[in-house]
Formats: sequence, C-alpha cells, structure tokens
Amino acid sequence: MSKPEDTPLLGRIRGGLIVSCQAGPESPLNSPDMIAALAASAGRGGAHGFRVDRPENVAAVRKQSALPIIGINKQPRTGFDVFITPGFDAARAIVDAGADLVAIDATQRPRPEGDTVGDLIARIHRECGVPVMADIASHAEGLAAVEAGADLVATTIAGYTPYSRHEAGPALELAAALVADLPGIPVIVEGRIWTIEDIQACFAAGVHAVVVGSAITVPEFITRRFVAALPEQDREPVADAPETTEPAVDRLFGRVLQELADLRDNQRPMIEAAAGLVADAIAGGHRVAVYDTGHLVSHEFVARTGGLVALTRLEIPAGADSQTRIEAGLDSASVVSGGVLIIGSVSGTSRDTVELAMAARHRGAAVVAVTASKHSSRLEPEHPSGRRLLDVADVVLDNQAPYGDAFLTVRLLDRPLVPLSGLGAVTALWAVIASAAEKLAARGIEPSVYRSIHLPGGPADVAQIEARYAKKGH
Ligand SMILES: CC(=O)N[C@H](C=O)[C@@H](O)[C@H](O)[C@H](O)COP(=O)(O)O
Repeated sequence: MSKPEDTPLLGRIRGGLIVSCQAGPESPLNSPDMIAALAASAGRGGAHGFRVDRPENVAAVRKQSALPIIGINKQPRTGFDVFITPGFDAARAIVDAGADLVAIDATQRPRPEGDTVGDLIARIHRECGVPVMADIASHAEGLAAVEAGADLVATTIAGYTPYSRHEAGPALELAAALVADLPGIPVIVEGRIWTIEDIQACFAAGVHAVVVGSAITVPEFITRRFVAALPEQDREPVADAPETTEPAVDRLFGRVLQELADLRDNQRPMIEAAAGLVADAIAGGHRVAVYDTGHLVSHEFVARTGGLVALTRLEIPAGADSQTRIEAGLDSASVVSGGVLIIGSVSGTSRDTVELAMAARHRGAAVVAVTASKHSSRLEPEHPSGRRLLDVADVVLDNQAPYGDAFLTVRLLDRPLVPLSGLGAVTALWAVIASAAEKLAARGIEPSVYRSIHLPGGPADVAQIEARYAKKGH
C-alpha cells in the first residue's frame, strides 16, 4: 500500500476534524440510531469524518453519510490490555460494514491472537484493501508501527498505559516528535482534546488531522465539566437534587449502582494501567505498598480475605522532620525501584502526601493515586510547588466523588449525605487487584491470595500462604 499523505482518502481528512461518535455500554446513546444521529449532527457542523466503534454502528453511519469513516472494533479480552480492533476478524467486520479505514491498537503489548502488529496490518491491506491507522502510546511504538506498514499514526493510547505520560490534555509532545521523525506519514492527535487552543496547538505541531470524541459526543462528560464550574461549590450537582419522594434506601442503591457503572466506564483505562503496574511489580518480586491519609484504603486492602499477600501497609512514623519520616515510611514498606505505591487521599492536597509520592518516584517506584479529582482540583494545595497528589502520580484513579464528596440527596434534608469517595476508591482498587491477578495468571504466575482465617483450618492456611509468598516472592 502506498503511503503518500495525499491519497484521496487521506487528502479528504487533511487539516480536518474527525468526530469520534462512540457511546459506552451504559450510555443512553448506545444504539446504532443514536450513533448515526451523533454523526449526522457532527456532519452538519462541518466534521471531515467520523471514528466509529463496532460494525452495527459503522453500518448505521455509512447509511446516512459519505464522509470518511475510521472504523474500530473494541473487543476486550480477558488477560489482555489490547482491545481496539485486536485481530483480523474484528477488522474485517468493520470494513464489511462500510469503514474506509481501520484503526488498530498498534502498541507493543501482548496481543490476544498472538500475531504481530505487522502481521495484522499486512493482512488488512491484503484482504480488505483499506489503509490502517496505528493507535499508539509512545514514540517508539509510532516508529515501529510505520515500519510495520501502518499508513497513519494516532496518539490515541498515549496516557492510557502504565508506560506513557498521563496528561490532562492531548499528547502534543508525542505528536510533534512523530511529525518530525515520520516525514510523509500523517500523524493524528486523538484523545483529551477539549479546547480550541488544543486544536490550534495540534495543527501548529504539524499534524494531519485531529480526532475529538468526548468533548463533542459525550453529553455526560460535557455536562459534568460545566457542573464542576458552578460557583456554589458546596451545593450538590443540580442533576442529583430533584424533589425526591423516594425512600433513602432506594435512592442510595439507585445512585450507587449508577455511580459504579460510571466509574467502570470512565476509569477503565486507568484501572487497567494501574493493574499493569501492580502485576509488573509483583512479577518482579516486589511488594505493593498501600498508604492512605484516612483509613479506608489501607485497611481494606492489606491482609484481607481474597486479597493479595503482596500488599503491605505503609505508615509514616510520627516525629522527626517530614523528609526523614517519609523515607522511614518508604523503607518500612520496602518501596524500591520497580515497586508500586498506592496512595489513597480524597483531597490529595496535603504536603506529606505529595512529598511521599515524589519520594517514591524518586526511588524508581510507580505511584498510583486514588483521589477525588474534581474535589481535589478545587482545594488549595499545601505543597509549595502548588502540586496535588493527582499531579505527581503515574496513574490517577478518580473515585468520582463530587466537590464536597457527599453525593446523596435525601427527602426532607438540605445537606447531601454519604461520601462517594470511599465506595469509588474501594471498588476501583479491587478492580485493579482483580485485573492485576488476572494479568499475572495470564503470564503463568499464580499470586498468593488470602483465604478467610475463619474457615476450617484458616490459621494454618494463612501461615502457609504467607510462607509460600516468602518463598516465591509473588
Ligand atoms: C483510549 C481509548 O480507548 N480511546 C477510545 C478510542 O477510540 C475512545 O474512548 C476515545 O473517546 C477516543 O479516542 C477520543 O478521545 P476523547 O474522547 O478523549 O476525545
């Protein structure tokens, strides 16, 4: 397949805006008709093309638009992080549905079908006759994908793997480096574009086109962004404050289920990234340290039935100066290069917490933060650098709590009740642990897991699993 920037198809998207029209499994917009309506609206606004997931949605968009469609087929598979068009059948299905171009995960991570990026690209070229866009997370992956035959590269996965930088905005530096090192290959910026300035910066970096999704087609995210900017900050979000007649218990369960579904949809890439770090640390024989400014996370995860023996609690001793106390805490939990430190802090603003994260990273350990991002962003940071925990961690898991944390309106009461931070943090972190264990098992490493000490033979079982951990290191 030829690779000039101006094949007719690539010429049509040059300098253009591609609108990603996707809806998560729980979204009210998750149906082909709705996706087609989103695309039609974007087309009326001047979009130059669409990015669409799954054959039924591609077919629905194709029916009503002749604009270029970048098709993807997300297929999560147990034990693998690669899920954007992970294999040939997934690609073929979207081309058959009408996609003009296929985007695939072209990272260097293990692939569910055991093929290489090069094998997949060659087969798509040969059997489907369409160009392939390589979704990558790093500069090296971009170069390798082009070497392997990709026609375009996109920054789609940057910020969603443990080894790529987690930025709030688009991956501009990566895009600029790819533009410089891949002459003649169209570079696309995709992911976290939210402002006009973002778009201008992308084109100033020399990219071929941009893909924007959430900021145009995900009303929940757009609404949340505006709600987060409302001035009366201790008021519960309007969407959650109707005059309710529902009994508190029904309302609580309804809201919790909804919040957890949102957590799953919004935090999934970060959960998988954190799980990758935890799995790598355990495979390398390291302990996973857990620290919490309050109480919940460290007590929930360390020495728990169904939890991993590898997790250990980090405590910062009292007395001495801050640096000495932090180093002593890191030593006591064996935080070293290659290890992971999980830090739970709802506010994420205390000086010690930020210093602890920075000191752990200085030792070469990765830091996973579990924090209330919206709440934290509005609080004054104590650290002189002006940074919060979420600014200094490798992976940030947002427990999704609103500003003020309490999230439940109850009839007859003005003040919201029940902090969401704990429910969100605990669920997200158990998802990290479960996924890390699965990743280890997929590599042939069976992690040591506690059984309840109250079961018959419990104390002996606990002693035995701890001895197993001490011997094997995982
Ligand atoms: C990482 C991953 O799975 N990205 C997905 C790829 O198709 C989509 O969930 C994103 O919405 C899309 O890339 C557009 O990005 P943003 O919605 O940030 O504008």
